[in-house]
Amino acid sequence: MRRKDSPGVPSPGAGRDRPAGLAIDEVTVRYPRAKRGDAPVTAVDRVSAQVPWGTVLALLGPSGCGKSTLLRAVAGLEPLAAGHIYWTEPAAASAGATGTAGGGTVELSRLPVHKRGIGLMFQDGMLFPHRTVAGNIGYGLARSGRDRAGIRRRVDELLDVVGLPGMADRRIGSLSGGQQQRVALARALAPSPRLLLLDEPLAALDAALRSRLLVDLREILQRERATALFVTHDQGEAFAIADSVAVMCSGHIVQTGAPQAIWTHPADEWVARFIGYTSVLPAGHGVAGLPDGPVALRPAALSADPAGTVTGTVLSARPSPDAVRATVELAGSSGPVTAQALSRDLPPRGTHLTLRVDSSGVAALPPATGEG
Ligand SMILES: Nc1ncnc2c1ncn2[C@@H]1O[C@H](COP(=O)(O)OP(=O)(O)OP(=O)(O)O)[C@@H](O)[C@H]1O
Repeated sequence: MRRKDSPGVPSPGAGRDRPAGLAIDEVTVRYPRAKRGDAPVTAVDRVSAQVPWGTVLALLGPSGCGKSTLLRAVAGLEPLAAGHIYWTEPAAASAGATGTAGGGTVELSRLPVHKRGIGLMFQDGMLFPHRTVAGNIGYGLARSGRDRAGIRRRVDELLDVVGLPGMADRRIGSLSGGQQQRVALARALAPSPRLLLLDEPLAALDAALRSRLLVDLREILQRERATALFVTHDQGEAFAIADSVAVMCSGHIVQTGAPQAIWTHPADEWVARFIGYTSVLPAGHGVAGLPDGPVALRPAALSADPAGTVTGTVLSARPSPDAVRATVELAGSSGPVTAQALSRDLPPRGTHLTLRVDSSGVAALPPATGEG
């Protein structure tokens, strides 16, 4: 059974002093039944989370877990069945310093979409194809009270920020996918929103471009001191971009923490496997060199090495981009594990391997894991 609460995430009560930033408080979102006889879908179930001012929280989870629904609810695009969403301004005096002290609080969930002060960026950019780059970025500024020259100055400033200087007059159709996403980011940042909501903004790009843009995006968000909610199903993206990560499963947040803390201490076997651990051994596994209780292992936790202390028998082997990966039955352990061979040759089934333990690929799991 998955837990229904959000460990480590305090639930702010109404009227309390809150730290500056976003507070999602016990939010539930339901979709009506698609046809008679169907049950309504509870896409987000009593979720609480906080995004401190000036930080990025990644909502990480598999397809259908409810992360886009939660983001849309914060934007005001889905009504709440229960719960509240608050925004607390940093206190003016300390805003330039740390941004952690709370100023005035507004209940975002009582405001219409256009009054929430939110910038949105989606996977496909949703740019206006018939407008220029400047026309797209300046679109949301028309109501800001700036004159034409002021709008153009802000557009040029943002083009510098997103690494597209001098491209104001280009047509959208003449830009690459990565450039279009930079324009979409500039458009979302243009009105200086209090909160940025990014829904898989890099998902449509190829892997090489995605990793380049990811680094740029992280730098831009830090430089702009943006407070942002970043939705992704990709653990590499979440860990690279976010100050903290909330792992979602079936409408619930099942673990929240700094990327490193989630990486080294996944809350349970499901989280461990979702973030890239490939094997789990239960308590009593008896493998020398590993902690006694249940453990999660990355392939790099066990590498073929004649000087190693663990032995096993190869069941199958496959090449991977980093190394040959072998499924190995370890002597005395219950269940096969994925290990990595350091040579490029595929070891045949039945090969006896000696393996070395690399503790940086090992995470101890809570005691109940793997029992029953
Ligand atoms: N408009 C809708 N009507 C009914 N059910 C919906 C609607 N939108 C989403 N759902 C359901 O709500 C659940 C959560 O969907 P959501 O899109 O939030 O998930 P997600 O984690 O963002 O997935 P993905 O990564 O695939 O976008 C799913 O079961 C989905 O089928």
